[in-house]
Amino acid sequence: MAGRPIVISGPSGTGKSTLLKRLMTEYPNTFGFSISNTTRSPRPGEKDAIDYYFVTVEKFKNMINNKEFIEWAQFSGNYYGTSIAAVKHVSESLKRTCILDIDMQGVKSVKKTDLNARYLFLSPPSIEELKKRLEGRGTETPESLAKRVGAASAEMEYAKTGAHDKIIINDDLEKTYKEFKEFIFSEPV
Ligand SMILES: Nc1ncnc2c1ncn2[C@@H]1O[C@H](COP(=O)(O)OP(=O)(O)OP(=O)(O)O)[C@@H](O)[C@H]1O
Repeated sequence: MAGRPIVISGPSGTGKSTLLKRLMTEYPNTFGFSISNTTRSPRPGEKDAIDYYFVTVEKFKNMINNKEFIEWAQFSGNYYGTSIAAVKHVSESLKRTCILDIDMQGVKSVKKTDLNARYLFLSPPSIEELKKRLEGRGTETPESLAKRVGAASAEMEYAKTGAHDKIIINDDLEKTYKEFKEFIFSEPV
C-alpha cells in the first residue's frame, strides 16, 4: 500500500528539487510524481499516460469547469494542469506514495480535496540567501528573479498561518535532508 500524498512547497530556489532528486535516487521505487495533463501535441517519442495525459482543449476546459484540477496554467498557448485523478492514480494503481511539488495556491487547492495529504514547507534561511541561490543556479533573468523573490514573501507569510504539518529551514543541506527524511518516514510510505 502507498502512503498519504506528500505536498512539498516553499519559495522557488529554496531547494525542493535538490531534496527530491536525492530522495528519488535513494528510494527509486517508493515515490512517484503525478503525470500532468496538457493540450499541447506530443513531441516525437512522447507517450500518452507516460509523459503527459494528452487531452483536447475542450476536454481540458471541461475538467476546469468540473474542478478536477489541483492547479492549472496556460503557457505559450497550451494548457497544463495536475488533476486530482492523476494523484490518486499514483497511489491506487502504481502503489507509490505521490509527492507533489506545488506553490501556495496548489496547497490551498489540495486542502479542498479528499486527498488527505501531508504538508511540508521548505523555507530558505533568509530572503537574501534565497536570492543568492537563485542567482547561483544561473537560471533567472533580473525580471524572473524579482518575480520569484516577490512571490517568496507571500509563501513565507502563508507558512506562518500553520497550514503545514512541518516547516524545515534549508540551511545546511545534509542536516536538511536528514530532517526531510524524518518527516517523510514518520508515517508509512
Ligand atoms: N542547503 C543549501 N545550501 C546552499 N545551496 C543550496 C541548498 N539547497 C539547495 N541549494 C541550491 O539552491 C539552488 C536552488 O535549489 P532548487 O533548484 O532545488 O530549488 P527549488 O526549490 O526546486 O526551486 P524551483 O521551485 O524554482 O524549482 C540550487 O542551485 C541548489 O543547488
